[in-house]
Amino acid sequence: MTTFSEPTTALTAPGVSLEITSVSKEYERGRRAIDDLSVTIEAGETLCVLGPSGCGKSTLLRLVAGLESPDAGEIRVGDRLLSRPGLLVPPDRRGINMVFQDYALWPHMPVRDIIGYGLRYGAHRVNSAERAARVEELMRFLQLDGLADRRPAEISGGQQQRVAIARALATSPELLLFDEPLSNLDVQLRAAMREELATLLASLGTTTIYVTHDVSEALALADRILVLHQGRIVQLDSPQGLFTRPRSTWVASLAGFSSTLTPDAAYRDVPETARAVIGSFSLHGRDCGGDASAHDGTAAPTVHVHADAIRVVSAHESGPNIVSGLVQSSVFEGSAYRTRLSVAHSPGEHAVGGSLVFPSEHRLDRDQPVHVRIDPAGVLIFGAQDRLAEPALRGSSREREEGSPAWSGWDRDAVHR
Ligand SMILES: Nc1ncnc2c1ncn2[C@@H]1O[C@H](COP(=O)(O)OP(=O)(O)OP(=O)(O)O)[C@@H](O)[C@H]1O
Repeated sequence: MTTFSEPTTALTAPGVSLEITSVSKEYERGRRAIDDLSVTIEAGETLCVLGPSGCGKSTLLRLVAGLESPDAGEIRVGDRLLSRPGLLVPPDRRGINMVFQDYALWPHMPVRDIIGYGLRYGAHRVNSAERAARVEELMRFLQLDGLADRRPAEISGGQQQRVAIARALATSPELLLFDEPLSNLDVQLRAAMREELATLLASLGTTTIYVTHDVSEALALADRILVLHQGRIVQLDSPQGLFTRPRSTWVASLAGFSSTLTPDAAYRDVPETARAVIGSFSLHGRDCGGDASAHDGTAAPTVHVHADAIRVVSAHESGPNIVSGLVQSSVFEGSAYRTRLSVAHSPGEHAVGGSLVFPSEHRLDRDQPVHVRIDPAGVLIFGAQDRLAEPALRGSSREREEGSPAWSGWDRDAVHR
């Protein structure tokens, strides 16, 4: 991995705060790409904007960059007003630079000229000696030494990405914008560049907005994550908060809690925990609130489970958070078999409650009954009722006799990797 040297103060301008207030943008009448969005990004903060294709991520960046003007609302950097309907400070006067998805490197230009381009013209123009010194400093900082005379086609994907970043840094922007800069890289390089970028952004201290649809990228890079859905904020939280307090089943899925079970009922337990009942099984997990209907239109209780919290156990194991089901598929994925289990009401019965997807060490045969233990820290329960509503309170259950499982401190960091 590339290790970046400490940047000199000349490399970066001190970060500034960015204030977006009630901004809306519609391209087609009646369809808002950004809908009444407000957020303040603190000086030096990295905000990742996460969401599926078409949710408005690029539009938000383009509004901040000054490539689009808002239909309503205001955008301020520090104490400067940059955008409002009828006022648009041009992109090159904003102190903002952007790194694009395809890097947009000019193919005919050597790396040195690409990096120094912004220092040749306009507000940031400097003489050729200063420009050369600046380019050299940036190339050293971004580990591009020796590549000054190469053209983009003669350097690797990761190096191209660093050239794009060097060009964005050349004019000492107060605010850096990244639009899915890793999406064109292969999986391995992508993981390596993610680490590089995390180190780089931490060392620069520039205020940054980073757009991605990849949750692991957002988790690795963000101070806070803004989850966008149809142009609106559905959650604005720390990476940890996205895991422990997802505000909707939709965010839970986005955060990697991708297996869904539909329990017969769910009850709130001791503070912050809940218990879902699926046939004769009982699952403890985090109480994510009663309002599962906020974004997905259903108020029925729903359980979301993270793949890393599921372990195959022997049929003799018993206790809470053990569920059994029948294997639907088990497909080799390189390091493990991606296995799908339909959850049965009780061993031997067919699926009623949904399915669990998890990595298993061995290939499991289709229709084979399998028992799994699910760590409660990897279980999110939406739509739980008050415990007083629980009919079993009037009787007894195996679960009650055995008590709640201890929260094992399941390694949520595992999902960052
Ligand atoms: N120039 C345009 N004219 C008309 N509609 C547009 C234009 N640009 C974007 N849109 C629409 O606005 C919405 C938001 O688009 P945007 O590109 O911001 O989404 P995104 O989240 O960046 O998507 P992706 O991840 O696929 O790049 C989409 O419905 C898109 O079709």
